[in-house]
Parts: sequence; C-alpha cells; structure tokens
Amino acid sequence: MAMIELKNLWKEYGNDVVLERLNAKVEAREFVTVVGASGCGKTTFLKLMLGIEDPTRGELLLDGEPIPGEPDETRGIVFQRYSVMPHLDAVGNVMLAGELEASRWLGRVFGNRRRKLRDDAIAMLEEVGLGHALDKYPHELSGGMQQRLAIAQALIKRPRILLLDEPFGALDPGIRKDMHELVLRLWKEQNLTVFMITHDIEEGFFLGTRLWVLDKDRLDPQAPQAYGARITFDLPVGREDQKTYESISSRLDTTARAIG
Ligand SMILES: Nc1ncnc2c1ncn2[C@@H]1O[C@H](COP(=O)(O)OP(=O)(O)OP(=O)(O)O)[C@@H](O)[C@H]1O
Repeated sequence: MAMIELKNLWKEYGNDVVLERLNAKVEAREFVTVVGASGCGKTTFLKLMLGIEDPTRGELLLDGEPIPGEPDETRGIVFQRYSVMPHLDAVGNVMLAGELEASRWLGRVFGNRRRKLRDDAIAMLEEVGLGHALDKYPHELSGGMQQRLAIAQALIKRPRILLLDEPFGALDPGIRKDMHELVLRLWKEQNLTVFMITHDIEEGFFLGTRLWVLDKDRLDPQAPQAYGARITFDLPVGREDQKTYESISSRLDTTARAIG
C-alpha cells in the first residue's frame, strides 16, 4: 500500500474549483516538488495534506486511512515566511510545540520535562546548523537562518512528512543552495517524505525525486475558476530533457496570464 494516496481528490470554494480529480500514489521517502502557476492551488493542496482543509470530494489517504483532519506530529510544515514566533528566541521557538502539548493551558512545563524539551530543541537546532544562535530572536537572524529555525520547528516532533511551501522563495541564490543541501540531508537522515512547492521550475526539476505540475488542462479565460487544476505532469526528475522543461515552463506562463 502506498503511504499517501490521492483518489479523485477535489477542493472547491463555493463555485471556484481549485483542485479537480487528483489521482496519485506517493511512497514513503519520495521527494515530490510541486510547481504551477500562481493561484492554481498548490498551497491548497498542502493545506489538505496538513489537515487544515478538507477535500470537497474524493479521498486523501495516509496509510490507507483518511489523513487526520487536524495537524499532528505526522506532518511538519514550513512556509515562505513568518512561521516563527518573534517574541521567542531560537530555543523557545523550537520548544514551543512540546510545551503546548505538555501543558495545554499554561503553555509552559517545568523541571525534568522542560530540561528534556530544551535538550531536544538544542540538538535539533544543531542539526539545522543553528547551534551558534540558540538565544537569538528571529529579528536577529538572517532570512536563511530564520528558515533553518522554521525547519527545526517543523521537524522537532519527528514527523514522517515534511511540507514545504516555497520555503526558499525569498532567499538569495547562494543561500538557497545551502538550504537545498540542508533539506536533502534531513530528507535522507530522517527518512522523510517531502512535498515542496516552488515557483522555480528549475528547482522543481532538479531538487527532488519526482515533479508534479499542477495546471488547469481545461482553461476558460472568461471564467478561470470554472475548472480546477490537475496533476498534468508527474515525472521522475533528473531524467527529463530541456524540451519538456521549456514546454512546461511556457504552458505555466499561459495559465498564469489567464488566471491573472
Ligand atoms: N479559504 C479560501 N476561500 C476561498 N478561496 C480560497 C481560499 N483559499 C484559497 N482560495 C483560492 O484558491 C485558489 C488557489 O489558491 P492557492 O493559495 O492554493 O494557490 P497557489 O497555487 O498556492 O498560489 P501562489 O503560488 O500564488 O501561492 C485561489 O484562487 C485562492 O483565491
């Protein structure tokens, strides 16, 4: 059985069809990059994966069961920005999920339990290369360091699935390269299954093991929301030629113009 299965999956908001008839199986430890025109439903798909939105039709299965309807320790997520709490230092940010879980009302724990949460947070920060910035607040960190912190936060509960919503979109090319290396290392070391949205088709082609193109294959320029996006390409990456890359790139430009 595949770890994740999309079975005729739809998401609609009223009359707006965002995603339609998605079908796919994803095995554990795949690294799926997702590209598509702006507004075609990539984040919506991640929200379904995270459990903060429900499908309107069809099924999204994890180990053969409907994916849990709210976020839990099976899935961690990193957004492009603003994932971290500005009033907590790096250690505090990474401890937060554990503190909230252990003490639902106060949001704080004490004694040995707190020490363990702190030790685990420090180990996680070291894993993402922030061992030297444990007591720094987000505003004292560069963009790349903030994303490292967000990754530490997402991975502290040791999820099986890591969801990345354009995590490196705002970073300079050199820093992006370092972040690619970090994500690839964590993916391998922690046996993660990764879904990563990117606007950069080249990143989509060459970073992961599998590329999904979300695109509207039926497109009414007068009513772009009448039809949803589907998975129009599902490719093992690294093996495609330049022509495929260019044709996907120009097709997505056409959709982007139609969506506006
Ligand atoms: N809660 C909501 N209610 C109504 N419509 C929504 C809601 N969330 C998203 N949408 C609509 O769904 C469509 C897809 O949005 P989504 O954010 O998933 O696109 P995207 O591909 O991630 O875009 P981008 O690349 O710009 O981030 C958009 O038309 C958006 O307006």
